[in-house]
Amino acid sequence: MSAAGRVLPKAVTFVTGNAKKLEEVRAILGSSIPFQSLKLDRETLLSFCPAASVALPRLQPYTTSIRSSREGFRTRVSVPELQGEPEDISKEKARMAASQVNGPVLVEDTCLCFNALKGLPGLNNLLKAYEDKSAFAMCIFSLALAPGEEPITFVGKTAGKIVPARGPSDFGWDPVFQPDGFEQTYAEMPKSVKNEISHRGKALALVKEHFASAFYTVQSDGSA
Ligand SMILES: O=c1nc[nH]c2c1ncn2[C@H]1C[C@H](O)[C@@H](COP(=O)(O)OP(=O)(O)OP(=O)(O)O)O1
Ligand SMILES: [Mg+2]
Repeated sequence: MSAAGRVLPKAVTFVTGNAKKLEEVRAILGSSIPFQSLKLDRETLLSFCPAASVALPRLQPYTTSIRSSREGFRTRVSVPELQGEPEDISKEKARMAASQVNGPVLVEDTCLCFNALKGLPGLNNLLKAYEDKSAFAMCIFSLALAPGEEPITFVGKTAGKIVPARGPSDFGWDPVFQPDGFEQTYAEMPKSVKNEISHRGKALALVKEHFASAFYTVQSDGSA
C-alpha cells in the first residue's frame, strides 16, 4: 500500500458531538489506533465556517462547533451538518475537520435506513404506514490524513427490523432496532455484543485493518 509507513504529525482526532458514539468508538478501538477526541459544542453557530458555506451549496444553515475535551487545549473548530450522498457528506465533514484541526481526523455519520423507503434515512414513525419493517443501520467513517487530502471512507451495515421500543433509551434508536438473527434490540444487548455486530463495529473493523496495513506512525501524541 502506498501509505505504508507514513508518519502522521499527531494522533488521529476523532471528531464527534455524540458522547455515546465516542464511548463505543473507544470501546471498539481500544489502543489499536492512536487517537484522541474532540467534542462538539452546539452553542456556536455558522460564523466559524464562512468559507464552507460558499463552497458547499447543500450546507444546512447551521454548524456545530467542536471543543477539545482535553484540559488546557482550547482549540475550537466547527463542522457543518451537511446533506447529500452519505459518503460525500462524511468526506466533506472530514475535509473540514482536517483543515480546522490541522491534522489527521476521523469523523463518523450514522443513519437508520428503512427498506420500505428505499433505504432513505428517515424518522421511525414514518414506518407505521408500511408493512415492511426491515431496515439497516449504516455507519460511515471518513479518515482525512491531512488538510486538502482526499478522505478515505469505511462503511459498515447491519440489517434488522424496526420493532416497538425495548430496552434502555439512552442512545438514539437503539431500542427500536432489532438486528437480524437476534431476539434483542441493540438497546437490550450487552454493549460488547452490540459492538461486535453493529454497523459501527463493522466499519471500525475496516478502519483497524487500514491502520494495520498502512503502518502509520505518530510523530508526537498531539496532546500538547
Ligand atoms: O449506534 C447507534 N444507535 C442508536 N442511535 C444512533 C447510533 N448512532 C447514531 N445514532 C443516532 C444519533 C443521532 O440522533 C442520529 C444521527 O447520528 P449522527 O448525525 O451520525 O450523530 P450526531 O450528530 O449525534 O454526532 P456527530 O457529531 O458525530 O455527527 O443517530
Ligand atoms: Mg451529526
